[in-house]
Amino acid sequence: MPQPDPSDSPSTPPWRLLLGYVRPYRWTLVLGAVLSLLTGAAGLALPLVARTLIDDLGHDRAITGALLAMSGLVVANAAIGALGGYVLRYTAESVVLGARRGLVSHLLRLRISAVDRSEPGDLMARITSDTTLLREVTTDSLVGLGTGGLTLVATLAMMGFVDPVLTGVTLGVVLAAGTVIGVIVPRINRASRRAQDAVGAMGASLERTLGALRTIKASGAEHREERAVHAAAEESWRQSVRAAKWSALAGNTAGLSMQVAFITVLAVGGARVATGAVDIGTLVAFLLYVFYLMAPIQQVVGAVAQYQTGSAALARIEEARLLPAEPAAEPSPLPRPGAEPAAIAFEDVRFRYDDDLPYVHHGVTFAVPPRGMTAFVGPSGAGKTTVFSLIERFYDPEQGTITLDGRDLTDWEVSALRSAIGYVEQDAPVLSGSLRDNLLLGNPDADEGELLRALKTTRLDSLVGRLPKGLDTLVGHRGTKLSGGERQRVAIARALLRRPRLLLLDEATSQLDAVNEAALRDTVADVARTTTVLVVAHRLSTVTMADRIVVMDAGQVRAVGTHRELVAGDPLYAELAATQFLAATDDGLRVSESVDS
Ligand SMILES: Nc1ncnc2c1ncn2[C@@H]1O[C@H](COP(=O)(O)OP(=O)(O)OP(=O)(O)O)[C@@H](O)[C@H]1O
Repeated sequence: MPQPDPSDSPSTPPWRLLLGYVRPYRWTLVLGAVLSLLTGAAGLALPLVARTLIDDLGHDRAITGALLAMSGLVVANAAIGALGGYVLRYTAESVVLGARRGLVSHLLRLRISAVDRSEPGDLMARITSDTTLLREVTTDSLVGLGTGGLTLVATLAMMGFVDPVLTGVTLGVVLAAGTVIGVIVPRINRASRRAQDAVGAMGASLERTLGALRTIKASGAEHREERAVHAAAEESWRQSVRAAKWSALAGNTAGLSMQVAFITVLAVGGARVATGAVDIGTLVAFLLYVFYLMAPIQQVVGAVAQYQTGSAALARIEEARLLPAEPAAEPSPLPRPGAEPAAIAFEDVRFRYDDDLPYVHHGVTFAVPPRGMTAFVGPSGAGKTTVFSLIERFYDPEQGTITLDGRDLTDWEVSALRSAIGYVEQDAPVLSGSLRDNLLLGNPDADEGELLRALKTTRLDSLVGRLPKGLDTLVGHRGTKLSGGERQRVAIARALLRRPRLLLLDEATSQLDAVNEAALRDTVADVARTTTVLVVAHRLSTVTMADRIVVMDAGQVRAVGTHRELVAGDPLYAELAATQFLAATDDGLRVSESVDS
């Protein structure tokens, strides 16, 4: 389905954005508009037939023909009106769908730096609530303005043809009302924008609250969170009511102007009938036209008011569409089974998350050969997880180079780079859905054999055996039906199913029980035999079995070596070992707690 042109600048006027969304459906829109116009034309013919009928009555002629014509026009009007309404609604829904698809595709490709600066709840409101407003803006605004405007001009032309003097009187009243409405319209826009922003803020508050409901309950913070969400909902209500007030005022000004026009035409027209300038049939026909003028005028005013709401939503949708995103690319094939493990190297990498934030990496340099396990340790905030974020190209360094297999990461196509890597985040996210969905997330084509092997490697096979529906058991929102250790192993199994040439494992800081820890250690050791494994290590069992340990401190690599070398040769590592995760014993070393933080 065609999408609007994303090269539009933020200053693109809302009407151009709207036309961009409507362009793919222009022909159905034109069809709907033509059908609406035909309805209007059938209505417009009625006064003329009425005049003939009155003339026929006055001259004692049969009125059967005129009556039949009137009935035919009324039926045709209703049928065409219904069809036109359906076509327009169909078009409007298609515009909403097109906008949603375009926005979702864009948001799923957002650069992580853009995600860091956004509120997911607000982005969600832009996809759901703001796009819904495009429906009304397409039918009511675009078509209303087009058909209402044309019907208005045609009605005025017919009125001019019937009596130019009375037409001048009517126009005077309409223009006076138009001036008042022109003052009201910008206020509708401002209130609508604020109402939609408040809906976004409500989404953001809700997302924050529901995403951490356990913590909020445990902190007894329900009331405070409730107040925050209520405040956003009330702000949206206040602004929507304000927009409704101005819209009602605009609509009623238009309605009032028509009644004023009706009375004025009755008075002036009556005088003209009395002087013999026009006959009574002409005055009746003219009054019917004034009556018919009401609908298109209301339609045009409604369209303008609706456009103000729609343009506020369009501006919010456009803001989201202009957030920086990665280029859309076809997914790259995963490494074939037994593919060579990758080598990774950092050379003098400097990086900060934003221009106004301090540097996180101040010239990080290290090299990891293919195969084996490399552990990253260091105090909390040293920049260990950031190493992984840079390898995944969630961010790019400001200076220095990162190479995979000797090739600069910027020379890799992002999807090809990521398909070579398996990444297990520290909090090991598990998505709602079944266990199977979660495992196959990174490789939907994995066959049953691969799946069983990954389950065995991560010691998940016994869990699957215990679950009521095995792999098809639903794991709950964010995997709440699994334990922390199980979630972690699911995340590792998911990463392994991608057959990565490089596995990035950000170890959970939480303590695992001895059985789980041993299971994970064996798993990682197995994997490191055939794959390059980098681990942000928080456990003794991990660092002691690592082939090399990279010690990071304050955004720099201060030492590289094995556990024993570093305990002897690096004071910071020795201190970390002694105080944070290791304690010396007579026969070597034993676990006291997790590595850091
Ligand atoms: N998305 C982000 N935006 C801004 N700053 C960030 C972001 N992520 C991390 N930081 C900051 O960068 C610094 C390094 O973070 P990083 O997560 O790499 O540390 P770490 O060594 O992995 O710490 P830990 O062991 O506690 O996980 C921290 O000071 C952190 O506050």
